Amino acid sequence: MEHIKLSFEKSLSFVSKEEIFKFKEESKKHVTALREGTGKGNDYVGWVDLPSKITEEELNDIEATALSLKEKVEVLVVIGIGGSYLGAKAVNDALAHSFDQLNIDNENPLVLYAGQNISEDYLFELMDILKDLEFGICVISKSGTTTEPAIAFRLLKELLEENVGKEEARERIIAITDASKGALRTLAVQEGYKTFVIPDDVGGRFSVLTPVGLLPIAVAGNDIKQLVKGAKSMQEYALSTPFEENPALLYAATRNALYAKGKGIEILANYNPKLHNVAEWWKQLYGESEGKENKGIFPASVDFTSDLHSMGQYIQEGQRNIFETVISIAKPNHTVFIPEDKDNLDKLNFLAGRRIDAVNKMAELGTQLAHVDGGVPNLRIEMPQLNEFFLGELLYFFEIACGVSGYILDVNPFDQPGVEAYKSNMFALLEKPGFEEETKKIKERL
Ligand SMILES: O=P(O)(O)OC[C@H]1O[C@H](O)[C@H](O)[C@@H](O)[C@@H]1O
Repeated sequence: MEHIKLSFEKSLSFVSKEEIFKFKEESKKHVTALREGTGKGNDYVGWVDLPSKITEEELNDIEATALSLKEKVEVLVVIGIGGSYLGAKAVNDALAHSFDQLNIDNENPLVLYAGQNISEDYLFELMDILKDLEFGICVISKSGTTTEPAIAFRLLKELLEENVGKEEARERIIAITDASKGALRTLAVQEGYKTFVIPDDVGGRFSVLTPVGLLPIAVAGNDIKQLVKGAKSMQEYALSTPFEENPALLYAATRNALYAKGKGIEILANYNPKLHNVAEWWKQLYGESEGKENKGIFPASVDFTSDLHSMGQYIQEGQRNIFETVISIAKPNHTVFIPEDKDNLDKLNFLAGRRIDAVNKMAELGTQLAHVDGGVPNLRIEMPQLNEFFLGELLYFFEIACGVSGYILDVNPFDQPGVEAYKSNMFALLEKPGFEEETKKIKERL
């Protein structure tokens, strides 16, 4: 069975193999704690065996709902923020045609996103285009109380009801939320929406393989069974392979060994812009899981070669507190050859007849060597191909490595207490009822 692969050799001039392998026993212990639910944040480790727990019936139900939406709508707006949209966007963008916004493949609804910001212009322009389209809404919130999606849902629900009437709107709205708690659950019951449950023991940023990710991914026309199959394959592999060959454990160990050497920033780099939002998903996963108690690696990301012409300078010669993890796709899904040019003014005829990917791969290798020479340790994750199966592997790989890495750091990787600070300030400033004391205090600071 082919899997995604990790190589850390280009970090070995910065950390020794012994420094990485010293995490061997500890990581095995952490995997056991994750599997048995005996570590920090153990109420939220339901994602560990999720791929093998999802049943065929659950997947069929999601696919059937996706199909019925597809028959009715040209656009599905996914309303959610953080873990309630990043996974779906990561997978959908990785698998979509690069110019999907032109709706080239109109067999499937175009999936758009809202509730991930509070921009008035964004919402205005979204409603402006939706008013003339057949659209549906998939509203996602684990807590059911998050402000950004709640505001977007108010607006789009009203627009949809105006467009097609309350009865039809009911058929086009799907709610994905907690089994019993939260305002969204209450509303869904009241209005009679079709709902899916986010399991109690799966936190938002680990929820891509629940209906949170799977429904929007299926609506976009992607094969969720293959995605889950890939995740399951990595679940089996990562939970049973010895440390020495285990990509997830070696990734967790290497990044912690580098962190101990003062490398406090990890840049996730790709050479295919389709992976841009995989990096956004990864940033939430690692940033919220590890950035606490004044600890944690700061997750950053770049799209190469584009960003070699902007951030490349810093990575090559800026502060030496960074390391880089490159995601490389072995085999592109399409073939394009570089043409011969009779004038050869750009002097590129030496490349004529070669594939674009051959150039991209040499850009990757050349960059990696240059960055290592410049003092930036490199890790490399190789995906055999960009498809549902290997994306499923990649998602699970990052999740399990994140759990282990968070435990190595000795934090609770499954909470996010720091996220509340901005929310309570915002409510105090907006004079939300119940926040009178906070409002008074914050106004004194202005
Ligand atoms: O799904 P929700 O409860 O609406 O939460 C959406 C997101 O916002 C929160 O503030 C957290 O920081 C995220 O971890 C979460 O994914």
